Amino acid sequence: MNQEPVVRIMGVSKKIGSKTLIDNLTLDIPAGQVFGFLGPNGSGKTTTIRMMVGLMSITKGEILIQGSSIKSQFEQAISHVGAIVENPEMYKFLTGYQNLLHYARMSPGVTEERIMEAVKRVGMEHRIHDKVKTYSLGMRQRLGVAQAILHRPRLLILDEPTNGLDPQGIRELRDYLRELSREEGITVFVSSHLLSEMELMCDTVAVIQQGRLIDVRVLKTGDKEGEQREIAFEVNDPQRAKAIIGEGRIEDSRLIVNVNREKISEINAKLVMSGISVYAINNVTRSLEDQFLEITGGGHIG
Ligand SMILES: Nc1ncnc2c1ncn2[C@@H]1O[C@H](COP(=O)(O)OP(=O)(O)OP(=O)(O)O)[C@@H](O)[C@H]1O
Repeated sequence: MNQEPVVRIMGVSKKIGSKTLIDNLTLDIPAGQVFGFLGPNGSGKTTTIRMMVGLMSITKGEILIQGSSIKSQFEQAISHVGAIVENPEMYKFLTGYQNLLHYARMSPGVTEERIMEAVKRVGMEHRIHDKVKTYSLGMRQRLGVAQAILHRPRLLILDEPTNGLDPQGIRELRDYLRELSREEGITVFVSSHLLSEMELMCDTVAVIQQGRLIDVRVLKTGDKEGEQREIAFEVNDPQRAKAIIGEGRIEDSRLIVNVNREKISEINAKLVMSGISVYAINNVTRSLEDQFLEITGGGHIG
């Protein structure tokens, strides 16, 4: 799929007084993904999102949504967006359904069928006719998401959606967001300071720190078994080990090879059978967590 990115953030900066909150941020968000925006508290995630939805002006640069400028073609650009940036306003003494009906009246073209479809997407069919005051935080959030997708946006933006949810709630959120992205082709943009959640939930993660983009990483999902990674074999004779295996490079008297899981045990067996002593086998490819900790100086990530 070689589609245009749903969002293009191009050289965006935000200054308030002498303070630079966002510094020359450039980021494309591809269509159909669950895209994570990861950064420690105060790194500028909410500021970026507020600019994306027109709640805050852009000091410099441009943001395009489905090709329309949020600055000069606001109506057009925002028509593609569903967002929960602050807690969505809900009428607690009305049912979930009545709340959705109320919002539907404000968005032209949203039918009762569409309301029920949105309700199904977030798995709320069984509770939608109960009053909102009886809902858990997770259910209120589902209702918020149902409301945000009523008008079939191309992009759903959620600011820190895992906040306040218990592990079960987080798992459910992840499942219905992934389904939403798959079934409705919505691109989901979620911010979080929780790396572990991002790793489980997202196809791609962009890391921001102190208003600057520091990394964009495509996370491998699914076939972990076949995934290639760099493995270091600590052995007594790395030169000979390399000759036996017929590949790899030597670094700090270790043999480094790029292999999948299966191959690791094969190599180990081959070395041992050839009389090489294997002292240790380690991962060289660092996890996103290691990299994130290094980048953020081991700071708080959750
Ligand atoms: N209106 C404002 N005026 C001045 N500084 C601001 C303003 N809004 C935010 N900031 C500062 O900008 C920085 C980025 O804030 P932002 O809320 O975007 O971070 P965040 O990554 O969303 O963090 P959190 O996870 O804590 O919400 C912070 O240092 C914050 O104090």
